[in-house]
Amino acid sequence: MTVMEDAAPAGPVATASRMAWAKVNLTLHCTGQRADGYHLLDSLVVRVGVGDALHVAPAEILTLTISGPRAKGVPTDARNLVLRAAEMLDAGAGRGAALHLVKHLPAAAGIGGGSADAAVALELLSAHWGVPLPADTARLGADVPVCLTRGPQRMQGVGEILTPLPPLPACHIVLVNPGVDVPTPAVFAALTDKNQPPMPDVIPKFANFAEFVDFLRLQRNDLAAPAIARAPVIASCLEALSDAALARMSGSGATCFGIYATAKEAETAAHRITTAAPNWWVAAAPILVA
Ligand SMILES: C[C@@](CO)(OP(=O)(O)O)[C@H](O)COP(=O)(O)OP(=O)(O)OC[C@H]1O[C@@H](n2ccc(N)nc2=O)[C@H](O)[C@@H]1O
Ligand SMILES: Nc1ncnc2c1ncn2[C@@H]1O[C@H](COP(=O)(O)OP(=O)(O)O)[C@@H](O)[C@H]1O
Repeated sequence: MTVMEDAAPAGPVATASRMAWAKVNLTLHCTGQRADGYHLLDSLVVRVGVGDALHVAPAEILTLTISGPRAKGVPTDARNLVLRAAEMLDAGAGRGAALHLVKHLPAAAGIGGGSADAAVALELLSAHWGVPLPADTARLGADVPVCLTRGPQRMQGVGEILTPLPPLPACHIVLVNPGVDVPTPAVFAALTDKNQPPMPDVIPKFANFAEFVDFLRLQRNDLAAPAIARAPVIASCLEALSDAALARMSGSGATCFGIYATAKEAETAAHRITTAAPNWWVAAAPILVA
């Protein structure tokens, strides 16, 4: 299922709308830890064609409403990353806007839903209010800088060092989330070896799907083992994706992904998994390869 642009809600007419595409860590190597506890990462990050939608309309005061199939449990108050992004951009000036978020992505799932929402809030409100984007968007969350980009990126540091990668071969992904909560800080804390090898210095340009998958097979997600220890159902998600060219966990979990060469293979796998596990969240989408 590729989520198409959602219609704006009843109420003020939206003047701008944007999709907040999910992010997927195709690799996630933990290469060290800073004195403040944050972990140094080396990750190949892509965006995929399934996401939330954010609408903005003119208003005197700043408000946020939320709807959509995954709205339940997402905070509507100042904890919401959309409002935190708006407040960061507004910097106390008291500007208004009516924001409406349509949630399709599961929260706290390792696919950066909140971070992607924050990034599109920054982009939409920067245009709406005519103010520049702030420099230090990582203050909103380590994944926010990468969510301000679109094509494949190598993400290093704690998330703030981004190197755009050449276009990837066309490929499709199936995301599977079993509905368990695996908080990011707890998964990092349970990682015993925090000094693991990075990806190769140079990430090659891949001539075709097979070359790309061969490269990914040699990489890792270092958070998978601690996440599976906390939530063994993650291993069942990976098992469900065993017909993929490659199946791994994204971020700190619990969402797992499988990579497929064609949209048809991905749709077929997504249908099979949904039938077998109707309570899991499952989505098939293209990887945004450029
Ligand atoms: C692990 C990653 C990989 O892309 O993805 P998710 O699993 O969250 O999707 C990210 O680094 C998460 O980014 P994000 O969720 O924005 O992180 P933040 O809000 O800044 O931090 C949440 C918590 O994660 C831990 N954290 C996060 C980033 C990092 N480089 N080192 C860390 O140790 C810290 O315990 C921090 O308190
Ligand atoms: N707009 C939002 N959408 C989802 N979660 C949000 C949002 N704003 C704040 N949160 C909170 O942020 C946390 C991380 O959410 P999210 O970015 O979706 O996950 P992850 O960091 O695993 O990729 C959740 O615990 C959630 O309560």
